[in-house]
Amino acid sequence: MNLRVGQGFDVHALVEGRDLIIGGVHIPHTHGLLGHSDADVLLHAVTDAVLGAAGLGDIGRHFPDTDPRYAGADSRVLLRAAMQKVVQAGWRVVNVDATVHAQAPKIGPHAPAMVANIAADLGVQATAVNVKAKTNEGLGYLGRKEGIAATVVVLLAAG
Ligand SMILES: Nc1ccn([C@@H]2O[C@H](COP(=O)(O)O)[C@@H](O)[C@H]2O)c(=O)n1
Ligand SMILES: C[C@@]1(CO)OP(=O)(O)OP(=O)(O)OC[C@H]1O
Repeated sequence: MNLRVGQGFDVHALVEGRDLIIGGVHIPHTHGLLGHSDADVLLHAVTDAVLGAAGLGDIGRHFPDTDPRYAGADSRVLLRAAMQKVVQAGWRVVNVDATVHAQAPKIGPHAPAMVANIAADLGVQATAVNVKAKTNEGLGYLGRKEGIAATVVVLLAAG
């Protein structure tokens, strides 16, 4: 079988006055993520992972943060557009495994909704997607709650 692995990483700053949207889920919180788009750190990492596995570059190449069309963009729309390019290139998703690196808030209760969103946008069953979370044990910029990061691996198969 023709297989390709991809990995994605993203980080956004936590600031007051922004909504917190992770994996397409609006999470009630004191702070939200800062970005040109809706700053959905998890979906950006998933987008980079699928684009990377297909050899199609990265999210910034396809959706530049200098383009006003993407100001405030729904990252689910960007992920679906990226996935269309991946499918056109002849690939389908086998599975996705993701980690959200957040000191707070708790991600676990929202993980099933994130899984459902990502699976729908990638065109796979929910069983093909896994979302985990870790604190940063209070260490560094993540531990100080200055930002939230996400890391993702994806496996693609031909056709
Ligand atoms: N933002 C987070 C962080 C962690 N979790 C859950 O807690 C478990 C323990 O995390 P540690 O960083 O202390 O190892 C982790 O396995 C997650 O289940 C979470 O839901 N949200
Ligand atoms: C999504 C895009 C485009 O609006 O902007 P941001 O929300 O700033 O996100 P980032 O992960 O920094 O880079 C990708 C950008 O091109």
